[in-house]
Amino acid sequence: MAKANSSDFHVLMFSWFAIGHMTPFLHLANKLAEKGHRITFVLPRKAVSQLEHLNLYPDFISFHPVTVPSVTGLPPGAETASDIPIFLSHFLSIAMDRTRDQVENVISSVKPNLVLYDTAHWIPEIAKPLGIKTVCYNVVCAAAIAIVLVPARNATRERPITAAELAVPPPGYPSSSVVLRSHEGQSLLFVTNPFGEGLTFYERITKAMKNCDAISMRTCHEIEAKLCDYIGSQYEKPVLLTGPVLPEESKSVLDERWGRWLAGFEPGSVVYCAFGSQFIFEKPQFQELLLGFELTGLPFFVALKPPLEAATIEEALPEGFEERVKGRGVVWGGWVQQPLVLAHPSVGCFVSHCGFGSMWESLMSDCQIVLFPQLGDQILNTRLMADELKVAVEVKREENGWLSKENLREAIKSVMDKDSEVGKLAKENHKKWRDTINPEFTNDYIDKFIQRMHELVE
Ligand SMILES: C[C@@H]1O[C@@H](OC[C@H]2O[C@@H](Oc3cc4c(O)cc(O)cc4[o+]c3-c3ccc(O)c(O)c3)[C@H](O)[C@@H](O)[C@@H]2O)[C@H](O)[C@H](O)[C@H]1O
Ligand SMILES: O=c1ccn([C@@H]2O[C@H](COP(=O)(O)OP(=O)(O)O[C@H]3OC[C@@H](O)[C@H](O)[C@H]3O)[C@@H](O)[C@H]2O)c(=O)[nH]1
Repeated sequence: MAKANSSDFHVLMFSWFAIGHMTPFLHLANKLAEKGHRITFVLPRKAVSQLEHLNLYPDFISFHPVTVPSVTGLPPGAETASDIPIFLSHFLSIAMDRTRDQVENVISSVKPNLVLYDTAHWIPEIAKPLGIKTVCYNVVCAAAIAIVLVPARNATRERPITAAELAVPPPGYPSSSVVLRSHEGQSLLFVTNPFGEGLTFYERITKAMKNCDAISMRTCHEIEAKLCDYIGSQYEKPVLLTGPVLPEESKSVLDERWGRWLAGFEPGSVVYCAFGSQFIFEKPQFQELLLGFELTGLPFFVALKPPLEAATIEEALPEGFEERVKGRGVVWGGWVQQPLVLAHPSVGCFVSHCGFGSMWESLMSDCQIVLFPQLGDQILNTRLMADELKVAVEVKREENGWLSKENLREAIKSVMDKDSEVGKLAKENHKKWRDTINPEFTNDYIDKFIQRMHELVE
């Protein structure tokens, strides 16, 4: 490939079919486009309309839709992880792999300088023969990769990883605080389960990282330096960090309906709760969570998918709940503009699953942060936020891992009560990090990333 400057540098992006992955890829695309790069963003057809509003440079970023084939095990019409319960992700990865011919056609015709991908481990097999460089861009924390998705784990289908093995970090793992607690190994057992035809999740991600020219991550040295170095040494690859890649202030405005409702409360008084684009509660836990909000006595805005056993939010509400919280609590079963909700002056607390996107959004917000992680990587994100940075509190679990309304109330009160020492400390630490991760800081990361991306293709 010839040497390219920004104006003729073309990047093709192809991420895992999940909003929590496509969104950060698109944030990065915007940053590259802002500095003159052209981007072809390959994504499921239905996702085009879901993400279009986040494309800030349509003259530079072209969406190229692929048709997601129907696959036995996937509900008809499912195209992204938001359309399915999490345990069907394996079938979605089969569908993604079956778009390979379509992706190969786009790469051959566009002939980008570089391809950025994550879960589609076969991208280098297409790009290499064409002389195109590849970067495996990971939008989960470095800790989540370092703790299990590294060659040192040497996990195979024939020898599935055990909870006892997961309770101990791999040889050379460089952190003693960002680790799993004894019972939490369970949440990573899935890595040696099938994830696509003929390979496990571990095999897929380690293959994706072994075959690329460089590994990239949406994180920064200030938070995860040692973990990033560890990954680089495990894979013997250069590691390019993009930093947090946060979008500029949105030009869109919050839905009038929510803006008006939130405006009816004191500044910093409302508790907002969301658990990302994938997670679905079981009904008893969903109800317990709502009862926890009721117990706080604070105004709250909950945006969650209806629980597993219910078609609508209304049918899943606890008995008499609607009447009791009338005027101070809203439970909404649809999508909300999360970054705009977090930026609303009335919102003072964010209760979250700590998906990596929500983690960065919460760190950049003014809100107090309460975390109740659900999946493996979210547990490690929570460790970073609550134990390393000390900007958040984690809700205590019952012995069986469940949420209790009392523990949720305690966690929220501990950060929302004006005279709480825990709350004061979290606020102070949070401010320090928010000030550190300023526009200059994020821009420096992008400039450095661009420089190294250009060096890679020279
Ligand atoms: C079959 C089900 O699989 C699981 O769902 C897959 C989800 O994977 C997410 O991506 C990662 C998750 C984790 C994790 O939970 C714990 C870890 O220690 C590491 C990771 O890594 C990744 C990851 C890493 C690198 C990369 O390039 C990636 O593309 C992903 C993904 O965000 C999410 O969308 C998937 O649904 C599931 O947890 C479940 O229990 C299984 O049933
Ligand atoms: O109602 C909503 C919910 C979510 N969102 C947005 O959707 C995105 C969700 O991404 P998150 O990373 O927080 O969470 P998801 O659960 O969707 O992510 C997925 O990929 C990233 C991993 O860290 C998570 O473990 C995985 O579940 C955020 O940018 C959030 O602002 C909304 O805008 N509105």
